[in-house]
Amino acid sequence: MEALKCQNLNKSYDGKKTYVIKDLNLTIEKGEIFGLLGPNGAGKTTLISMMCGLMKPTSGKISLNNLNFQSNPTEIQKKMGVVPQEYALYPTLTAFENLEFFGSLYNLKGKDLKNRIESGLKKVNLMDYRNRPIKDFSGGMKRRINLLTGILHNPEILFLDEPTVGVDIQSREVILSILEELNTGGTTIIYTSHHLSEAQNFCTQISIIDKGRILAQGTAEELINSVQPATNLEEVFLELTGNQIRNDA
Ligand SMILES: Nc1ncnc2c1ncn2[C@@H]1O[C@H](COP(=O)(O)OP(=O)(O)OP(=O)(O)O)[C@@H](O)[C@H]1O
Repeated sequence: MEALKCQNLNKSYDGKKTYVIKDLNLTIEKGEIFGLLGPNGAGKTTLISMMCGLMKPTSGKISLNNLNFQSNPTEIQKKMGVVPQEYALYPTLTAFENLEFFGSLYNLKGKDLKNRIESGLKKVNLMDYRNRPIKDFSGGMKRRINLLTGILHNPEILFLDEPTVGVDIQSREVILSILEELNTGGTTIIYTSHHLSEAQNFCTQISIIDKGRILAQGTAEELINSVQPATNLEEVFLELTGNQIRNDA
C-alpha cells in the first residue's frame, strides 16, 4: 500500500524561469524508512517541504494515503508529523512548555498529553531538563526536543529534514532508535540526510536526487550492486553525483 505519491512534480522559485524540482515522480510504500539523499542544493528540502504541505508545488500532484492537501488538509494534518531542519522551538519556554504547545496543535491535552510528553522526555534522556528554557539547551538537546514536537501524536507518516545534522553520536543514536521504534509501530518515515553510512544502515529505501531529479532509487544493497565496483553508498553517491563541490544551496 502506498503512503505517498508525487506525480509530475515541479518547483520554481523564480516565476518559472528555472526549476529546482523537475517533473519528479515518486511513490513511497507504507512502512518504509525512506531516505532522500543528494548533494547541497539538490532539492531535498524543497521536495520534503512540498511532500508535507509546507510549500506548494509549482505544478504536479502529491497525495498521502490517497488524500491531497487541497481537498483533505485537516485529515492529512492529523495523520502526519513534521520535524523541520530549523528548530521550531520557543527559546524562552521550557522544554515541557514547548511540547505542551506542539501537542495542543494536535488536539492532545490533559493527562494524555502530560504522559506522552514525559514518556518522550524519558526516551530522549531529557526528563531532568523539562523545566529549563530551551535557550539553555545544547544543539543536540534541541534536536531531541525538536524531534519530540513532531511525534507526540504518533503520526502515521513522519517527515524529517536532516534530523541528525550537527549532533553528537550519542544524540544521533537516540534519535535513530526512536525513529526505528516508531517505524516498528507502523509509522512511515521520510527523511533527508547527508550521512550516507547512516542512511545505508537505517533506510529501507533510498532515493538519490540531484538538480531536482531522481538519479537512482532502491535499497542500499540494490544501489550498491547497481554501481560497479562500489562497496558502499558513499561510492554510489559520488559515482552518480560527481566530485564537483556545490555552491548553489
Ligand atoms: N526560498 C528559496 N528561494 C529561492 N531559491 C531557493 C529557495 N530555497 C531553495 N532554493 C534553491 O533551490 C535549490 C534546491 O535547494 P534545497 O534547499 O531544496 O536543496 P537541498 O538538497 O535541501 O540542499 P542542502 O543539502 O544544502 O540543504 C537550490 O539551488 C537553492 O538555492
